[in-house]
Amino acid sequence: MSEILVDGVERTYRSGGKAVHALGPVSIAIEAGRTTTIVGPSGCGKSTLLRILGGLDRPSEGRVLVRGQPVGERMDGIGVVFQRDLLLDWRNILDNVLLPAEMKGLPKAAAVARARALLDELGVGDFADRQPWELSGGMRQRVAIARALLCEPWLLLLDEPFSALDALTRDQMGVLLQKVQQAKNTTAVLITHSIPEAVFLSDRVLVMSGRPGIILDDIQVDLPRPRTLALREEPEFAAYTRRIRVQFERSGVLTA
Ligand SMILES: Nc1ncnc2c1ncn2[C@@H]1O[C@H](COP(=O)(O)OP(=O)(O)OP(=O)(O)O)[C@@H](O)[C@H]1O
Repeated sequence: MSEILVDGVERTYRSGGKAVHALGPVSIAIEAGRTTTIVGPSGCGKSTLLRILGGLDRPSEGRVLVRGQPVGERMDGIGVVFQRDLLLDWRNILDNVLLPAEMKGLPKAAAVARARALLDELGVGDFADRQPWELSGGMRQRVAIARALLCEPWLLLLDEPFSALDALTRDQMGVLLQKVQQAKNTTAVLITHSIPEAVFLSDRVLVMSGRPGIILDDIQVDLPRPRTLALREEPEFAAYTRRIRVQFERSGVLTA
């Protein structure tokens, strides 16, 4: 059984008497324990699709089954990381990470121990007692990832989590994300605009068309793990990035 089954999903927004066909139809089966990445031009419906997968929005047509059940509005076991870290300025770093455990009413001592371990693993353990504004953008995003991982989600939804970061931090975050995702075999669905980032992090890349986004190409990335940054200079890595670029050129998203 697929972890997530997307069957004929479409989304049309209606605002001010106008209909905007944002997405689809899209049909995909997402497998457990793998990282599936969606790349596509701005406005093609990537975030819409991710929100529908997480039960945060409903399709206008089609259906989504999560572990065999229709997707619900309040699903358990999902961690979400957005482009903006959404840390709460009035809580220190540790308390920001603890938020999901508090909302679920989980025992505090165990949650604190896990939060501290995650912050250590992500290299920001020394900042647990600081306030968010005392951290750099990359450090804040690590905290947001720790918060998303606190309750050991089986599914991680990542909507352009690194796009606000500088190139070096972004590379480093990719390596970190791979490490934490592989350690727990978490299923991850990632959105990115970066073709190399998509190939580096993914087991599978879905290439989307312009709006309304449909899937133009479905690429299995058979590169060995764990992946190191040096892999990006190898010919087999370039073959994957080329395939995605060519898809975008063919569909007019990129011009050669
Ligand atoms: N709540 C909404 N109401 C009306 N239109 C919306 C709404 N949310 C998104 N849209 C429209 O749907 C389309 C797809 O939006 P979406 O945010 O899913 O795209 P995206 O691929 O994630 O874009 P980007 O890469 O720029 O973040 C866009 O044209 C957007 O304007």
